[in-house]
Amino acid sequence: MPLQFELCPGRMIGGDHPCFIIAEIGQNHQGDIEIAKKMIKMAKDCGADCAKLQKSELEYKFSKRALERPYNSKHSWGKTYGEHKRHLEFSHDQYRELKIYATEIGIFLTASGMDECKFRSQNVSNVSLESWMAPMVVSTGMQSMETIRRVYKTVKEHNQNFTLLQCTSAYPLDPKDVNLSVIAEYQKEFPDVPIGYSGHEQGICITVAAVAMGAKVVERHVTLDKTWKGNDHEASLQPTELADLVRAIRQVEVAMGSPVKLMLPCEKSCHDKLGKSVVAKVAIRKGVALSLDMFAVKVGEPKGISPENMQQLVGKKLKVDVEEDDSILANMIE
Ligand SMILES: CC(=O)N[C@H](C=O)[C@@H](O)[C@H](O)[C@H](O)COP(=O)(O)O
Ligand SMILES: C=C(OP(=O)(O)O)C(=O)O
Repeated sequence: MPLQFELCPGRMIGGDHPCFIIAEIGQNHQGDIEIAKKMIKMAKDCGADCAKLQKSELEYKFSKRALERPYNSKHSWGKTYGEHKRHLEFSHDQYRELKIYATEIGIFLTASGMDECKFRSQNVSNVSLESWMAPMVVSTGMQSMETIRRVYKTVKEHNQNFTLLQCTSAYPLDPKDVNLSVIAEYQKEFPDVPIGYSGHEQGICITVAAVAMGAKVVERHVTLDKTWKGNDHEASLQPTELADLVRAIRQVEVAMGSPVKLMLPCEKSCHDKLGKSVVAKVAIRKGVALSLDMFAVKVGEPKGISPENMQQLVGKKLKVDVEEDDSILANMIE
């Protein structure tokens, strides 16, 4: 029942392993392999774990009529959706070239689709595709909880090694539709599966928050220029943002720390300077039985008895006279 597994060779995800950060190039390469290479390099330079593309065999993914429908968007690369998608689709040879390039520079490269290890939101409900699955990432945009329960159950029967990503498929995504709370629901419902987040919002803070909630994989679209033509650029991170995201995630991971609450060694100097202790509220003569109304809690010099132990002083007597505001020290008690 792994809550962790090896997603890519030598890279475990889940458990206490660092969040796996996917820089989704998607189709932001504009159909240009040189731009795709620049983006893979950018993902590497910014510290992402993996660069990602989208691979479709268009005739399998779309019906003829869907490919023929007009695509009159400002983001269109052709008159029909088919022309548009063909412009953005790399050939198998180009994929090989990109894979070699990514290996040379030392970053994992993957692609979502029918034939790779990320199952995009669109395909999630088509559970008949699951039987061959290698370790994989399942994104859950455009789906209901009922569908995700079914997907979880079906995939689990064949494959223990998958992660579910909360995702809302809108570009750019309005924060009110992000629903990070679904991450917590997935963690409750699917406790034996690492949960992650695939975000289409602008900026980095929501994705960082997802990591604080325990996301073990995050995916964000990246771009070299947010103003370029294409549906996803506006919802993508430019290089400085991706680098900031990676840095922020790594910092948050360190900061999640330990659930054990205690005063840490690093707090000692602050405690020495500002920690409060018991002082005399009034002058107290030696031999007088102590009562709570004789005490105040202040930053005293020297530091005296801890306020937590004040109650135990009641009824005891001092061996010495103290003046108002003097610290009450353990060695003064009879
Ligand atoms: C659901 C899904 O596949 N979403 C992908 C991943 O997030 C997107 O990158 C789409 O491919 C993109 O938004 C489509 O844009 P157009 O329709 O202009 O090619
Ligand atoms: C559509 C994709 O991702 P998501 O469903 O996570 O947005 C994809 O990876 O191709």
